[in-house]
Amino acid sequence: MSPKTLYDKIWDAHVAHEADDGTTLLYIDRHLVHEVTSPQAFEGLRMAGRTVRAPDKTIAVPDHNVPTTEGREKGIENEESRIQVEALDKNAKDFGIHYYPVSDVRQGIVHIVGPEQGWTLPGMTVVCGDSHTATHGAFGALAHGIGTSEVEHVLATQTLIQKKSKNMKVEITGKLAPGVTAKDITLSVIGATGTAGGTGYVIEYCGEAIRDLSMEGRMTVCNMAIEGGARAGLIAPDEKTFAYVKGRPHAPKGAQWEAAMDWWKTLYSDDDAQWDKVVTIKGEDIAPVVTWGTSPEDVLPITASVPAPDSFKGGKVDAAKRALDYMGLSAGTPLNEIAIDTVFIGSCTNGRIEDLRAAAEILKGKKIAVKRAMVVPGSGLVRAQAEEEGLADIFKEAGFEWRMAGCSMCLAMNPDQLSPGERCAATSNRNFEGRQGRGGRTHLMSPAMAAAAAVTGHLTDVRDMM
Ligand SMILES: CC(C)[C@H](C(=O)O)[C@@H](O)C(=O)O
Ligand code: SF4
Repeated sequence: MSPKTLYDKIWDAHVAHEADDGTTLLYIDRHLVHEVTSPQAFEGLRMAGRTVRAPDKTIAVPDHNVPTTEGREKGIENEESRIQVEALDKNAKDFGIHYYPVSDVRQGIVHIVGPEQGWTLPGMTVVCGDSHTATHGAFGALAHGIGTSEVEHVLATQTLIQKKSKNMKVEITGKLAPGVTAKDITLSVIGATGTAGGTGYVIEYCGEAIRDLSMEGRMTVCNMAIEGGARAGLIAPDEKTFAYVKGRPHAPKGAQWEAAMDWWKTLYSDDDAQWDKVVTIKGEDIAPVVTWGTSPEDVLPITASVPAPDSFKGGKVDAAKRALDYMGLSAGTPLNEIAIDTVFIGSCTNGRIEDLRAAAEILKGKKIAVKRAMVVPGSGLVRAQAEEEGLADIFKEAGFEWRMAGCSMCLAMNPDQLSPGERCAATSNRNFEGRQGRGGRTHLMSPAMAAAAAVTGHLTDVRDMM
């Protein structure tokens, strides 16, 4: 048998039909659903008089539009948001799918809830009408975003029409230096390859530095595969993966667990597998990084300065000029002198318990020096655990707002928004113009770096605080 990559193996195991031109009907194991990209899909089913083909494999949760303040189960003020969330409430009930409403402690960002509840398992195909579905690739699942018409197709048939991507390997060798995290890896990869570097590929992340990451760190890395242009990100499952999955509410049990493990243990790329593209980065060369511009590829070590647009080539010269203008920055300013107004810790990139621990570690016994700071746990269960561990108290004593779970200020579809010109240190994954509110300015970084900025009031090298 010819050698295969992990992606090849999962793909081959899910092909329901392949046409001569390579167009393939893939079987889908899990369909995650949120309120933004599903209303028309359910409406389509209704109009066609169809049902959801596999309701037991379909999981819905409202996350983008939900307020993160207490008392939110009483209803949403903003009409557009309210309509979307109420539509999901109704659709989940009418079509009999698994549902975690706002009042359920298990509610949270869909990409945090899936793994937490054991819906996401190695070797699966996982889709969601959301680009950051790539997150689930951390389990060795083929996971990617789909559009609303595809959401309807998967609801109706539990299959998806796809063409196979190419195989790309991103290897992070050796050890990470102290203060360097999964977020710094994933941002540095995009810094090196650009936002189009992964276009047409599924990326498998491998190497010692990836193996050394916790499951949470691996989710952070895969989360941003899409920001690097890739269709999906993958990490081969190992003992850490199996330990994380075991005992979760929807993970297999008993004989089913044993059978699953027999398949899961085959989920790695064969030694002589063929790669269409390979990128290798030394773990020890990665520094704590921040973004300076309006694209996730605009990333530099915190020890650097704002770059001069002329230092780029081609179209990037004008893009950098525009970015600096929007960000209100001048070339040559040391990054660690940039003053911050607001700190946002949360999102499907960095809203898990380990992220909150890392931030709290820096904040312990300190006060914030920014105008406002908020922590938005990725799920109600992350929130509860953080309270139990005393992290919530550390945040509150430091001056952070302690919020309920949701996407929140990651994309500002709810009331958590930046005002024009407001500058934010954020642990999320996108720094596009207006992403966190019209005119808002976003600097992406790790939770520890965001906490450091909260304490000093400017972008800060977390290594100076360790
Ligand atoms: C709203 C949704 C479709 C969108 C996505 O696909 O990623 C959002 O989650 C985001 O992060 O921009
Ligand atoms: S947290 Fe942000 S990136 Fe993740 S799904 Fe929500 S809006 Fe998208």
